[in-house]
Amino acid sequence: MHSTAPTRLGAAAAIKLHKPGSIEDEVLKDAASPQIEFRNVTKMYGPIGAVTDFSLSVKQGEFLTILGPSGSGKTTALMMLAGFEAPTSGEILISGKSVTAVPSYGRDQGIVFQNYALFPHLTVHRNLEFPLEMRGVKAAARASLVQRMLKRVHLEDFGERLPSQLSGGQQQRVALARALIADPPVLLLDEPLGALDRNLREQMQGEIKSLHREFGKTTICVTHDQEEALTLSDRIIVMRGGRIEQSGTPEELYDRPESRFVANFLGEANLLDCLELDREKATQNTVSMIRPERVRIFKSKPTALPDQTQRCVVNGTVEDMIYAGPLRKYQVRVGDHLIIVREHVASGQDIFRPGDAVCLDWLRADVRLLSA
Ligand SMILES: Nc1ncnc2c1ncn2[C@@H]1O[C@H](COP(=O)(O)OP(=O)(O)OP(=O)(O)O)[C@@H](O)[C@H]1O
Repeated sequence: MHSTAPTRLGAAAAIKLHKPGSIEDEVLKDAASPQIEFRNVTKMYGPIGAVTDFSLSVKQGEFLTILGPSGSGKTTALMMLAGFEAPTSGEILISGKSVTAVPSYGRDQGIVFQNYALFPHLTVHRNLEFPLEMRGVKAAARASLVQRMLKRVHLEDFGERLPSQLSGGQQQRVALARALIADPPVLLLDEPLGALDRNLREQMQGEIKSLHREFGKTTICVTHDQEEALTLSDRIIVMRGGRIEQSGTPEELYDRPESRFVANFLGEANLLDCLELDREKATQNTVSMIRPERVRIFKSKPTALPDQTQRCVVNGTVEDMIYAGPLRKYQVRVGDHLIIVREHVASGQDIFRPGDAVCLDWLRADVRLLSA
């Protein structure tokens, strides 16, 4: 989801003819260097390493999500970037300059928290004016910017309400508007949709995506919600025990997880003790994984498939079947394994019930070998 919106560097980046060593060269060099950098950052709370030797570069305009289970260090990493926590060691740079010793208010970032953090005693209009006032924007300009921003988040008729007179989704739209209104180069989102119900979360994901496309802000989002991470991000880092377990695009992490931990954390995974099922691939330190949607289910062994030799075929017994809207999900017992199969519901398909004998098959190429 790289932004195509004009950025601060957009005009300069478009210049084609320029002298080497000119100002344009410097600007182009800046555009290529990371906007945010963590260099070997560690945060200790007493003996606890909340974040350990954390290094990360984020490009201008990138939407990066930090994903991980509770206690993995996501919030600590974000709080250090926001300037609310100081690293025990290492360095944090924004636009090439160290901000490790710069307090939060000096970092020019828009921040959105899960619990909105709007000023409860100020109207929506005043909430949006606040960051502009802090930056010395004149009253007339403030009023027009607030109006424009309220319109952008579809709340133009809500300016005089207090936050408590808005729904959760509306409050979060105000929080996003407030974070963006002063045009900070960096946007930090801490579980921004965590307090919303499922439908509203999906709607707001769309809203965040479109704001990111439009404003092109370098965005760091913290979440433990894998769906949110997959939907919103250009890149995801998965954290485990204060360290980065794997980093990549949503597709890379989903299709090519490197460890059991990442495979389990992003989507559903069948982890097979492949010594039985795929002998030639597995070793003692690996486990093989196949995603449920890559497994097919049949009444009996399919015959004469053109790619038969590239397939792994096993017999099993259905233990459970769940309808999940457009999907049907089976749990199939194969020896010691319970294999999950997910298929899109289509007309004319066989439907299997608990106790039915079935045959499963998958392409060997779809099996991933993971570190155990
Ligand atoms: N102020 C603190 N004092 C002591 N330990 C802390 C403090 N803040 C965080 N920790 C510890 O640091 C580790 C990482 O916490 P952190 O809040 O960054 O994790 P998280 O991944 O954001 O978790 P969650 O999703 O639950 O918010 C945890 O073990 C936590 O208990």
